[in-house]
Amino acid sequence: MQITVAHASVRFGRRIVLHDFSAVFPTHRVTALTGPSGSGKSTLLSAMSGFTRLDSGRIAVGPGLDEPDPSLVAWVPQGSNALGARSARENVMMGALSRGVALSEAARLADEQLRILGLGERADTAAMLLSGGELQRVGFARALVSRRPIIFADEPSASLDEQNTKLLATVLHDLASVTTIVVATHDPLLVGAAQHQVSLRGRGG
Ligand SMILES: Nc1ncnc2c1ncn2[C@@H]1O[C@H](COP(=O)(O)OP(=O)(O)OP(=O)(O)O)[C@@H](O)[C@H]1O
Repeated sequence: MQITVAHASVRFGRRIVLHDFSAVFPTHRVTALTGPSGSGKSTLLSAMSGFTRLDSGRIAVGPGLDEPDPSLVAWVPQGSNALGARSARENVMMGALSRGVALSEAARLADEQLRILGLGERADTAAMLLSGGELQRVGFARALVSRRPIIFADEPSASLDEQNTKLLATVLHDLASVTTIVVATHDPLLVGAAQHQVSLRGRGG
């Protein structure tokens, strides 16, 4: 689902975070959303998911050029919000269960997605025993089985070392054609893995 941002402005009190900012986030691509700290990356993701209101401009989603809708978006958490005592499979299943899939089908989808992301052997392992990189992939797997048309990941490499960031870059590259993915990141490895880049300049977009 393509997201088109046209002349978007957001201010918090007197602080202008986005000013007359326009960009396209193409469908079925990984887009790296880059820009200095405080340039408004998280604010833009929030606006594109319908949580933050624009002061002016417009965001249009999908072929119908609809308003942003939070139900279209799966968020990959920064670090992890996995339930530690639950297995990787159970954590991923939650993404499928959230759209009303039956328990057995959710387990099948979770196993399939874990396998695709190289975690087939870890499906039964409690999340608290997984590494940072594995947990990050669990987060992506859960977002993917939710089958929402848009995935947003805000600084997904923040808590990862270089080796796990490389893994994540590989995962992102392989996910490219599945859905529309936007990754807010400073990380050159993740920027390199994306097929498209949108940059915020800072001090007002
Ligand atoms: N709800 C809010 N109320 C007031 N100010 C806000 C709010 N949300 C964000 N800001 C401010 O807007 C600016 C942009 O923040 P944002 O988190 O979007 O930037 P970012 O590019 O994601 O930064 P980082 O890379 O450091 O995460 C910051 O100065 C921040 O303090």
